[in-house]
Amino acid sequence: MLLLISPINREEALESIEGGADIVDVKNPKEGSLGANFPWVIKEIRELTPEDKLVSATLGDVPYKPGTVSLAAMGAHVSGANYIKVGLYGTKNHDEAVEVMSNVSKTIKDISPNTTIVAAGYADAHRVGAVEPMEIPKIARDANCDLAMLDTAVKDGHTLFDYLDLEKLEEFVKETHSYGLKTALAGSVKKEQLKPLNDIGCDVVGIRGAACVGGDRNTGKIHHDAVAELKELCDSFE
Ligand SMILES: O=C[C@H](O)COP(=O)(O)O
Repeated sequence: MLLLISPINREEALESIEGGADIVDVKNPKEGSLGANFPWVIKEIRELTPEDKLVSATLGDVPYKPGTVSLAAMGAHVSGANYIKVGLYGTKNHDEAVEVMSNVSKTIKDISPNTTIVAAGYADAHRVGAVEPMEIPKIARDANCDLAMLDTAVKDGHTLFDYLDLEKLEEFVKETHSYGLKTALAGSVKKEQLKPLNDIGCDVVGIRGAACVGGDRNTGKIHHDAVAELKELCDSFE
């Protein structure tokens, strides 16, 4: 299982890399769970990250505006992102979400077929009126994405597991794999929760809070020791 760590700036990106993160996921928590950072921050982090490591960028908790989101995807691409995550926040159902994601895929795949496109839903979608989490695998398939992901929309201490039990998460992973796609799971995931996620076949685990000093994604800063501990755990399952 690969370890995706979400830094907000250059300093945290360096800590993530030193700790051994597999994917450096540029984010801006001030703008929400999957808040977008600025193009120059993504570019700077792409430039300081070793070439063989993927740099991801989140486009935000996006509205149901396929054109706006497609243009944001292009912004992430020209800034150097190899992995583009879209938080399906304003889309209320499968069809709206597919409309957004298929336009993002078309925008990027036409010019950069190897860029990874991630359809990200929310385990607590019911709290914000977003598309149901168990719809995400079909949305990813129908919109020509590479990964189906879940995170949490509201970062108030609840974790992914507060909304979906392991059985449901396994169903999510199996369905996604049956379409030939990969999965990423996140949502205030703690180190003790890595093994169960690995054991159900999750391909990528996304973490910010547990990689920060004090475990707080907003007030803490990513530290390489915390990242290294998470990375060591992920590697120990192989
Ligand atoms: O993409 C993953 C997120 O950054 C997860 O953040 P979190 O661990 O603070 O919920």
